[in-house]
Amino acid sequence: MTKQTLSFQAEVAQLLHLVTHSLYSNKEIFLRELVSNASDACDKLRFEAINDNALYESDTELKIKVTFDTDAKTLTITDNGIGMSEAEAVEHLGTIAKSGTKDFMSKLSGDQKANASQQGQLIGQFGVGFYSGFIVADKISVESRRAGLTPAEGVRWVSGGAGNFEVEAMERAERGTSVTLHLRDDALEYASAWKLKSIISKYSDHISLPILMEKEEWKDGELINPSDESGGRQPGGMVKTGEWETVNKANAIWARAKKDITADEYTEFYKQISQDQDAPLAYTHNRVEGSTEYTQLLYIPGKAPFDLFNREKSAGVKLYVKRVFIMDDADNLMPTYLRFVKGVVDSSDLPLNVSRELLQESRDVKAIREGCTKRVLGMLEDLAKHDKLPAPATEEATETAESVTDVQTAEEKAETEANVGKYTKFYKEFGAVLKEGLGEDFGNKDRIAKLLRFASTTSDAASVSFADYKARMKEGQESIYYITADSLAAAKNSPQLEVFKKKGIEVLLMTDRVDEWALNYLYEFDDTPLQSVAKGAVDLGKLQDDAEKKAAEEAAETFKPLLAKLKEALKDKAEDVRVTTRLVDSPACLVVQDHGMSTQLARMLKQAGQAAPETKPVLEVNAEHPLVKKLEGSVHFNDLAHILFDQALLAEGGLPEDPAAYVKRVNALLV
Ligand SMILES: Nc1ncnc2c1ncn2[C@@H]1O[C@H](COP(=O)(O)OP(=O)(O)OP(=O)(O)O)[C@@H](O)[C@H]1O
Repeated sequence: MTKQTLSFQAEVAQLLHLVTHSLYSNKEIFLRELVSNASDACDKLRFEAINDNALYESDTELKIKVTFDTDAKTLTITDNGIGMSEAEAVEHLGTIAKSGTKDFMSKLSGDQKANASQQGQLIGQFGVGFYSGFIVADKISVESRRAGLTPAEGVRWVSGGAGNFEVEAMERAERGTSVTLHLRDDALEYASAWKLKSIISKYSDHISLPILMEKEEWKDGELINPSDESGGRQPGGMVKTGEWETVNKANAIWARAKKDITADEYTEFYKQISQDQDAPLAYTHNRVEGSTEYTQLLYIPGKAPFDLFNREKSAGVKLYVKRVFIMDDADNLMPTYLRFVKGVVDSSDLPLNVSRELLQESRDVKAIREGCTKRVLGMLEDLAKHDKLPAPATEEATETAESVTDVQTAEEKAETEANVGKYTKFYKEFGAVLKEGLGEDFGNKDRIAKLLRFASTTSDAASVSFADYKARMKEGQESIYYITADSLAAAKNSPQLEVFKKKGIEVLLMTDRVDEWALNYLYEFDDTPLQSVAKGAVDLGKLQDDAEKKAAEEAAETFKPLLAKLKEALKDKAEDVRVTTRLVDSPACLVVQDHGMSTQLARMLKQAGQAAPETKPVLEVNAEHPLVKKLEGSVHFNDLAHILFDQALLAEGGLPEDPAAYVKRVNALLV
């Protein structure tokens, strides 16, 4: 086969441009990426060999070798893993196939042109894998042969990292891949055993395969005058001995005892599997014994990935069976609403040849998922509990005999302090996704509900829990009131809140897109019903005094003829028209029937091109408002009625069905 020169896919070229233009302040991560690819390649071989042992040829000891040549200015990472055929080399090293990666690329170059540091962060989240080699190399050559192919079917791939790469067939006796980096002049420091060892132990200790380097030992320089021992020598140096040594711990971190693992090691492992540059917010590491046995090491990241809201995206949990890597992003090990969790599950019970289909049906997997879900929720409860420092004991309390506070050691105190604010941070990043759990995980609905936080009429920050709300409920208040809206401003200024404000009743303000849907699954919290202030007739129950109730009934009675006329005029727009007690300053508002879909959700669905049921809202009018009073006997009754309706729609963020007609009507009244 002759040599072919091919162009990189446009996205790769773009990515390479970013990589080579100094996005990385942390150059050394290239080694982590290449070692990780080598380790993945060995995992893949081990996995494929479960069904075809011949793939091992006669070489069953999987390993990674790191070598360098100071004279040639090269660094080579070699593995005896699955290797690549020529077609695979062209495809895997010349294009970006993963859809997540494409999203990422469009984000980098999309409308919101990220600045350099944001780009750095994005790249950090995503990891540039193989291409990170170009951070330190101005040329990379890859030689590979796929397991199972003949030595004549090897491939050589070479690129200078600009627009093109070359591929040609080559003879390669050994299976697997060698990646040779031709180091840039400013990266020659990586051709040093000491430097490489220190990077490997920092990033790759947990790689369960041995990483081998050639041993070096000190050798004195030659005698300047061979007949005179005391006559001085040439300078000495380290020389390679030809023996190999393992330079990483080669021990899966999750299989080690917790007490032997430092916080730094946990963090490093997280960075490795998540491609996040920052430390995780929290982690949990447990060995679960019982009818299903497994080890879990699960992390909650500190920042949401750019594609958090892609529900199709699999969770970031890797599945191992007895330390053998089975698959990345295994579905079914985590519910979708916890898709942000990263980590590893290592099962002792699943068969090694488990397939994605089998995972769906396995009872062990179901037990693992339930166990992992409980652990993560437990971790979140713990973060929530320690989000704020415990309030100092009040004077009153200190006087009573019961006011005993735990005595904390300095370490415990430091830990408590370190946890402050973590839940708030978590919630800001992942709260909206957690809410999906209300609809998805019926068994844990109550635990999830306790973890939710909202803004309210007393707090703009999403910091109010249902429990906080309940503790502040007014005497006689029977429901937890909430409103859903497109934005905090729209929620806060909604006319539907007027009577609640007047009476000093707190209302939760829900502005996440998912709220309306999620709350369909939560009718009550701790036996107190949840009530949307924009649904059904407002019933303040005991919060309304007798005089108010009487006035409302009387108004409804006197207004009957007017309501009938309004109903007739608006029969195409409104399901019903009634007098309300929920308004104070506004003339009218729209509500939906008790179990109807809110107008806001219907609007959202339509915008997203989805079918929304065509339900008409109920128009509620404020009998005390001058505009409503003016209706009676007005010659413009019909126009006023439509204006009243359209304004109510505008007030909640909607648009009149026929905006031009609305403008025309208003103008007619203005002149
Ligand atoms: N040492 C190797 N042996 C076999 N195949 C490899 C090796 N290195 C890279 N590849 C192939 O090239 C592909 C691209 O590698 P790259 O590191 O860019 O992405 P990735 O490893 O798939 O994803 P990421 O690094 O983002 O997790 C890999 O998916 C793999 O198929």
